[in-house]
Amino acid sequence: MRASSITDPRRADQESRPAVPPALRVSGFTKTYAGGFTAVEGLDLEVPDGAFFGLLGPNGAGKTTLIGSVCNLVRPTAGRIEIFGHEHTTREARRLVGLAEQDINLDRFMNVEEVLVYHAGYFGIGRARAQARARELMEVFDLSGKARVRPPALSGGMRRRLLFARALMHSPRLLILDEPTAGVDVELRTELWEYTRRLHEVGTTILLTTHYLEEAEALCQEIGLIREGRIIARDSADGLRARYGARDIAEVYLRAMAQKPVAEERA
Ligand SMILES: Nc1ncnc2c1ncn2[C@@H]1O[C@H](COP(=O)(O)OP(=O)(O)OP(=O)(O)O)[C@@H](O)[C@H]1O
Repeated sequence: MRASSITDPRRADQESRPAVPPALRVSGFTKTYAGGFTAVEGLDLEVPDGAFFGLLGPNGAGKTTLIGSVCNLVRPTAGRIEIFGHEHTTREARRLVGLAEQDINLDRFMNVEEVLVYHAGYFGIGRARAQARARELMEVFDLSGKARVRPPALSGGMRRRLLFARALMHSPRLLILDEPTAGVDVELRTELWEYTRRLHEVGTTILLTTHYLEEAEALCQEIGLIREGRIIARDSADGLRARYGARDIAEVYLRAMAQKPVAEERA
């Protein structure tokens, strides 16, 4: 994977705005799904501009619900979500955030290049620019040879790479990766992480969820632990290890998740 398509997404915006708001500010976020199940309740979270933030929690903790709301795919029941100071439903906010979703949801009737170019249309990127960007990203993600191939005829790893490329078509300042390496072989996983690291180095804020704890520890400057729809701790990996008296982040995780349910602790 090459780094040539990486540009600093902050440059243009920052020149005109001296005080940079956080990449993500979530306050009092609650989501109760139809049927009455409350997946997330009163969640507050701030991710600074330029951070590499990991969100760790067990299945069903509410990570995808939160991310879905940040990306305007899930409607919050209550609370406020801002992306670089813009209310999350606005056009400005949506232009600033890119999402590589956990589920591989690719249009089976479009080929690789069409998937990328079509996606760019959501952000008002003209066809010629979109095609150039698509070529660049196909090169980076080793998909150039598959430009005319449709998703069902790609390997699982290629589909993952395509999801990643699609999320980057509009050069978002906040890139959200929801378990981007689930089911990916070690080689591709390492490449994706290297590329993510380089994006971060040039100023992209990264919000990552993963069940690979050691990767979160190696990559993320800060880690938030989410359980039952609430952030129960956030700190650097070192800070969390110290707080939980743990040798590594896996031990932190096990200790944090084994504590009494949040509702009981509050009582
Ligand atoms: N559309 C829905 N309707 C009802 N309940 C839902 C819906 N989507 C998610 N939930 C519930 O909300 C809770 C949180 O789910 P969510 O997908 O946000 O968890 P997660 O932390 O992303 O889990 P995982 O690690 O398994 O991806 C779960 O109990 C789930 O069953």
